[in-house]
Amino acid sequence: MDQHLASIRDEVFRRNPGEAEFHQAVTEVFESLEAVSRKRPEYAEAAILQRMCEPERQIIFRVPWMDDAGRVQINRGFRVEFNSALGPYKGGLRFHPSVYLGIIKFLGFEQIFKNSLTGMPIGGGKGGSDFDPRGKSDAEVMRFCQSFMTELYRHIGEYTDVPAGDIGVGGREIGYLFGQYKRITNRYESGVLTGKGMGWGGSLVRPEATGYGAVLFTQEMLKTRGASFDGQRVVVSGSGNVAINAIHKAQTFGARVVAASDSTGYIVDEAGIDVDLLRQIKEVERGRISDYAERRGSKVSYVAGGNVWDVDATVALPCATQNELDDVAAKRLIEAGVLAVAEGANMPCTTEATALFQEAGVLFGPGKAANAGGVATSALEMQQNASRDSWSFEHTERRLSEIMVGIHDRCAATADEYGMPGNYVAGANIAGFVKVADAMMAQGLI
Ligand SMILES: NC(=O)C1=CN([C@@H]2O[C@H](COP(=O)(O)OP(=O)(O)OC[C@H]3O[C@@H](n4cnc5c(N)ncnc54)[C@H](O)[C@@H]3O)[C@@H](O)[C@H]2O)C=CC1
Ligand SMILES: O=C(O)CCC(=O)C(=O)O
Repeated sequence: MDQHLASIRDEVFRRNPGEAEFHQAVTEVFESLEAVSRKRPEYAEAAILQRMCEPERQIIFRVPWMDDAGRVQINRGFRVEFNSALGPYKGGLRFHPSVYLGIIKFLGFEQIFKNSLTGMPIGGGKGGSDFDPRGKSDAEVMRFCQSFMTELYRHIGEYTDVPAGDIGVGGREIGYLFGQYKRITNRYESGVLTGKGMGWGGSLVRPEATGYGAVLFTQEMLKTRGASFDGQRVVVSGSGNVAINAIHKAQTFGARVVAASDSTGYIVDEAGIDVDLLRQIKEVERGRISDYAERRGSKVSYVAGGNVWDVDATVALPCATQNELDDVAAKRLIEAGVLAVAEGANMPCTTEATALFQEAGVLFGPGKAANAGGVATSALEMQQNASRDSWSFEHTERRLSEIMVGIHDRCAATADEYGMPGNYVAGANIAGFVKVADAMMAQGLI
């Protein structure tokens, strides 16, 4: 990175101390932008990058709620409205004990470029809480969501800010949040949240979209080497929404998905993961991945506390959480002959791991591009809500597929244009950035 970019980055670090994940996300984008700075000096003149790194608005609030034993509990809620140059702020809510401002800011920052890449009219934002839904009853989750929305409602809206799910926030939570929004505002404003249930404004394919999209993106990368998913040995990390749907789609493309994980360990099923059983355990029973091994019997091994990246793969799909795949894991996967890695999760590969994959010539799809199918389908849900319409599964999936092919091609073409062929990281960062930068230039000093 040149001196000008490095000095802006250092200032971002200084202004946002202790936010390691945000620093990492900013650095990864800046590392792609040297060529853009040379080609478009007007961005520096207008301090576009400095403005992009400063959220338009950051909201932090108290979330008091009562547990089933009648004890008062307090959590912290966040919504970071990062950039609205392209449309209303759009991005998920994460409920996980690790959540703090630095995580929400890294996610919100990534979302600006990801949403830009989708080609849909959506800005970037993210939110969440340090609330841990694990082990809580439905009633506790409902009371938490109602309290969270009792503050959040005043900041969001169909034309303002449209939250959705992320880690720890799925259909159940979106239902409770939507119910409380409607109750407080007395408005049936379908477009205020996405990821809604099918009977009340949700879109078919939205639950599957992030995982399906990651596989569709990977398929496009594989095609550039004359390969496909057919016959690949795939390892997926996580076993939540993104992971399960990535497993399903990879299998329909002929891959054998042999491993998946959760925060307690991983399973290896050489016959190929039974995705219906995994879905039942994880989405219906809210159980552990070890339950899968117990039910499948001796053919399946479970490694408690292990690292799923110890399992050989020709295609690796990290779909759990940030910085879960480090340099040691990357070296191991490269030695084992991995052909492609695509980030279903947000920033799951450390900076060092990403560099190793790229140096080794592994096809590498960064999260901003590879997992953009979720938010893109959220934008399709907003379209359906706005037109009081409801599309078929086939139509919506075709739109998703077109969007993912479009993102792949835009990243590849941009990487070529800027002299970095095959570098999807640079292609995604530059293509995402330029569109937002041009909109900001056109909209004056905002
Ligand atoms: N849900 C969506 O539409 C989108 C999600 N993402 C990203 O995908 C990732 C997964 O999100 P979801 O599947 O929605 O969440 P989820 O809550 O459905 O599942 C998260 C999964 O990750 C696992 N996990 C969490 N921490 C872990 C750790 N330290 N080690 C191993 N496994 C761990 C959990 O056990 C769970 O299986 C996140 O990075 C999220 O930001 C990205 C784009 C859209
Ligand atoms: O669908 C959305 O708005 C949220 C998706 C999301 O949080 C993400 O892309 O990381």
